[in-house]
Amino acid sequence: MTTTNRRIRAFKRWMTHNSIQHSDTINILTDPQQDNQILIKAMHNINQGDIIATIPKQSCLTVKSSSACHLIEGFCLEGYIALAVAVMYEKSLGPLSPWFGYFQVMPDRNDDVPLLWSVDEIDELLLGTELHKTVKEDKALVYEDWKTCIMPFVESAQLDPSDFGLDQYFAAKSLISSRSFQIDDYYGFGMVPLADLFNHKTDAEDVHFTSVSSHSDSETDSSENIENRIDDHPDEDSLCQIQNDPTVTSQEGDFSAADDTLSSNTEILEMIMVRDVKAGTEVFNTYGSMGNAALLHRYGFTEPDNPYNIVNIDLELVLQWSSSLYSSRHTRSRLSSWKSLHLSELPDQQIDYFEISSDGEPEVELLKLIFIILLPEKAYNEFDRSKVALISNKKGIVLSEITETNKKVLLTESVRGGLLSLADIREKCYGSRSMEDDVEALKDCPVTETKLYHSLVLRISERRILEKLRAYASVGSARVRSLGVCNGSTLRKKLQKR
Ligand SMILES: C[S@@+](CC[C@H](N)C(=O)[O-])C[C@H]1O[C@@H](n2cnc3c(N)ncnc32)[C@H](O)[C@@H]1O
Repeated sequence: MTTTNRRIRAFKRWMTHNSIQHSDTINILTDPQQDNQILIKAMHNINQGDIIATIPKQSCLTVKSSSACHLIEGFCLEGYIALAVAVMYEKSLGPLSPWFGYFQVMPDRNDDVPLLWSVDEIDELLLGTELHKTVKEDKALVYEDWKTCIMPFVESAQLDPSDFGLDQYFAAKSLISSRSFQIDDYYGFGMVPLADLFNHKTDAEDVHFTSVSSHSDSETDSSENIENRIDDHPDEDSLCQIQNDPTVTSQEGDFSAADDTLSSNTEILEMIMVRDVKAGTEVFNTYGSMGNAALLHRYGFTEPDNPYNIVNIDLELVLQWSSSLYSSRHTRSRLSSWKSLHLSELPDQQIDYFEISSDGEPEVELLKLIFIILLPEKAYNEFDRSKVALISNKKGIVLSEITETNKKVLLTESVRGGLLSLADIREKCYGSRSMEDDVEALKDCPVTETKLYHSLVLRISERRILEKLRAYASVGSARVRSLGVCNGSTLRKKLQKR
């Protein structure tokens, strides 16, 4: 028996001891193709609506359930930092920790998460990508947290500093980023045994993770969606649903010994099938609708053909491009006109970058900024006074009336040229290796070379978007010419009709 299989058996014994149950329609297996990563497979056909697992909340490793809770809360640690301390603390207890059996299947760290890559690896593999600067900033912030929060905590609590070193902190952060869930208001974020063994598939999950709670103040049943991660993106899709519905606990699942435990304890998490799955296939969860940069950032992997990919063009880069064509006075005044236009429309939104969607469409604000930068002096002065800009042949448009739906009217010859230049400048951020070099390198790269493999997928997916941006800019030309714009008011009506 391999070490991993032995560890899985130990984990299964630990689950039984902690009343974590799963139906015999699923099993925990390893994937020899993927460096013995763990996955969940259907052993029999499973039907939509089947409850395949139940997990008592107190079996989850959270700040509240950890034996270091009083120390952590007494020192007012919160969020990521608090959970990282709980994880490091329990790990330091070895076999004395109630989660020792769980640690048998939880890796010590997730080396695929870029936070754990060396600076040289980040510079080499992520150059030019959306993650390059972000991950370097993350590393500095995590170090700062360790120095200003963890070290004083360890000293004050008189814990062994060797259990809470910088390396252990980075390791805990990588696990929290790639495996933690939002449980509920009481338990907060935490590590959820068994639920964290399901791999991700974008927009094609088989299972939903549901929390059945008795902490509700309300007499009536209610349900709401909550997050699976503890990061600062609360508006993203959730993995986890809360159902304050005690009747769910009495539903008949496939658990032979489950009934007593389930009826006496409403503090449980459930995994419910949301589609039928055939015997022999992997059962997937979803970690949310994320592009490859976000997936690699938090979880350390990417997906081919991910529909949520994006690439950004920084405002700074647009200003560099403008300064290469015009005086810095020109750039400053055009920027300020664009900002006042933008702020009058969206006063609370500061824009530092512009998103290019997976199909190569730039957001309207980028088109407006390029348009304003490129306005000839006379037209610009007119625009500055009247807020009506002339596109061609003295036909006017009101920039504040241009939205995502009618933005193509801004694709004049010069704006298209601007977009092409920006695509070229953004492309240069990837360094001397061409897109073809990246594609060839990916062909030769085994999936098990995870850092290289996923960074190549990310680079290629971003560069494909830049290719599409170029196509968007070029296709726009015929469209704009054929608009044959008339006078300003007629044009505005046309725009409103779309
Ligand atoms: C919550 S764990 C899932 C269980 C994990 N396979 C294990 O061995 O413990 C999340 C990690 O699994 C891996 N993973 C999940 N979905 C994946 C996918 N679609 N492709 C590649 N790796 C994936 C990544 O390493 C990710 O950080």
